[in-house]
Amino acid sequence: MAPHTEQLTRSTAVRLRGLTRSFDGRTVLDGIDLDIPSGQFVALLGHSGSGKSTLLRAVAGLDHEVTGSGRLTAPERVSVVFQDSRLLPWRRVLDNVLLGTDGEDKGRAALAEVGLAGRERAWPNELSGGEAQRAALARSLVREPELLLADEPFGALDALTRIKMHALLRELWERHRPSVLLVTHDVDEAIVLADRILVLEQGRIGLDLTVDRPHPRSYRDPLLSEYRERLLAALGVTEDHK
Ligand SMILES: Nc1ncnc2c1ncn2[C@@H]1O[C@H](COP(=O)(O)OP(=O)(O)OP(=O)(O)O)[C@@H](O)[C@H]1O
Repeated sequence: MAPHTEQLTRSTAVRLRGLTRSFDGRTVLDGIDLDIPSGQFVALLGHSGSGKSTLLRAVAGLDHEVTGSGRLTAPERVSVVFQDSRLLPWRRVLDNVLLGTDGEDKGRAALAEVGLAGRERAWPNELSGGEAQRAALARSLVREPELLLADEPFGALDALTRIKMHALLRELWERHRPSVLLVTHDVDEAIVLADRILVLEQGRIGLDLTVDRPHPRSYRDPLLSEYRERLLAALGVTEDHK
């Protein structure tokens, strides 16, 4: 089904009304209503199979073949980052970043912003996993997206690299202020990065939580543990399973 796309006022980046998606007769998204204001950093949590990627793909307009209904509006300029960098192995890093765009200077600047200055002529297989994700972020940035959709972008990285990438993503957001919808399994990642956290549960938004703490946030901030507990409770994780 082709998403219904129309231009929104500047104050709302994404609007979903009654968004429904089903696979083989099974309803995965069950009439979701959601507004994401322009420039808001939103994380989407939920159990495996709860429909997070289905929701993200719908917003990205990448689900033309699925069964569904509802109204969906999203900005014109949307970039998507996935768990794997999806760099084309036969193109050098700068060419990957520029793919489908022009303006070499912008590409170089984007690579410098993500800490990859000097790696423009490297091949993707010469990059570490973290560097490849940096390049993927540069590729998304160069398009100056109004909305950045990220599906577990750090899920395959080791813990230390992930922490560095969190800082980088937040820094890039501060500078460019796109709206962000970040799909993650990681409650702490959501709490440290996002200003609003949604929990997807049985096809609906089960919890919509505003995280009202300044940035940069420390993983050890005791005030964040209150948010963690509410999120874990919404996810059905009891103390015994933490
Ligand atoms: N193209 C498809 N065809 C059939 N079933 C699908 C398709 N895409 C998703 N599903 C099903 O929809 C459900 C939700 O999948 P989705 O990938 O959105 O979940 P998720 O919350 O992102 O999971 P995970 O955290 O494990 O990535 C799953 O049961 C999945 O098998």
